[in-house]
Amino acid sequence: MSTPRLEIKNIVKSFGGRRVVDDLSLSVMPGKVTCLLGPSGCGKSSTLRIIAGVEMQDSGTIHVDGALVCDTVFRVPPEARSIGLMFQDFALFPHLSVGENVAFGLRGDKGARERVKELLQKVGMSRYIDDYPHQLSGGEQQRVALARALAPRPRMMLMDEPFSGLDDRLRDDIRDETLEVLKGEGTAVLLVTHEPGEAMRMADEIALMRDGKIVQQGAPYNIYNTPVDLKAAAFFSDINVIKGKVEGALTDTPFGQFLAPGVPNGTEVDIVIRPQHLKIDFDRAGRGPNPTAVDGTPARGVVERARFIGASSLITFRMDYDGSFLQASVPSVFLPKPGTPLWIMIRRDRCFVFPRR
Ligand SMILES: Nc1ncnc2c1ncn2[C@@H]1O[C@H](COP(=O)(O)OP(=O)(O)OP(=O)(O)O)[C@@H](O)[C@H]1O
Repeated sequence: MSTPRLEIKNIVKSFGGRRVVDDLSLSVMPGKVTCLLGPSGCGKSSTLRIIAGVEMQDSGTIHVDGALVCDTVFRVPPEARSIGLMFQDFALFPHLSVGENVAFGLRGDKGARERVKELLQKVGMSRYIDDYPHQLSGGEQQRVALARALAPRPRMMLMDEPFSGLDDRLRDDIRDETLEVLKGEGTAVLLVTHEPGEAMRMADEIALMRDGKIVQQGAPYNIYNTPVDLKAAAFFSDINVIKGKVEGALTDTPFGQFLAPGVPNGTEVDIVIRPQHLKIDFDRAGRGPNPTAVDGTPARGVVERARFIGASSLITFRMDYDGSFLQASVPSVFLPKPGTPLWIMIRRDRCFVFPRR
């Protein structure tokens, strides 16, 4: 097992008696992009500021490449941590040209000129080398800021919502380009975002954060497909929740029985399924399809509304069994009329059963 590029252990930080970072441990491996993902106010930026050295933790340690960078006694100053920073309000120096901005952190090092050229080429900004920041668009400034941060070959990059100032289409392009440049440089990255889509797109590993703690960590595929609880599932998409109560490791619902292994009798559970995993079938003179082991028993619902939203259609059902609403999403165009009865099944391999909190 190689040494993590960054390893933070048991970091605690309180403001005014409130624990904003609560015993947080995390490591980032060389060449990997880890996303710290969580809702606004969960402590992501505070964690990043502590790693950068601009904020001091109350307790806990930070190591870079196995060497202690900071504990509560010893502290390497921010500028000596070999950490590149890219924050939301990245400001280029207005009085310096693009080339001079990128060269800024190199302080006239040997080979600085070549390094500036190499990086500007990587970010597609070579021909702007003599321009000034005010002559550039937001996306172009962002590219220069990336080149500037990478110029001194930092051991790792900390990025805090770096793309949030850009409009949607441009943002997707810049994210992809940035990722390519970072991967090309082999830099380890810790990126803070509150957008699941951004984390899924950028990350090798996602650390899902809530109330100052990491609640789940893993590859995007695993985080999405095996959420640790209902909130973790709901952070990535709309969800449907079907309520049940466990008896003998099983839960009876209008959709048939669900396994709830290891859950004590009498426990109330939430069965969670994403809209794209509901199965829809047609009404056959008041009857639905036959029950199966994989999909359980069908339950009837009536279309409340259906909307086409681009790559898919969203259908809301009012369920016969209790009048509650379920939402299904299907690829392409499927727009049944309001009032149409249809049958819904719940794929057992795609639902999650969580004890209710
Ligand atoms: N210097 C400070 N003094 C007092 N409270 C602070 C300070 N810095 C952060 N906080 C509080 O700590 C909490 C976490 O803030 P932080 O910026 O780390 O969260 P975040 O997850 O990055 O959220 P956002 O995405 O909105 O920036 C917030 O409630 C914030 O008000």
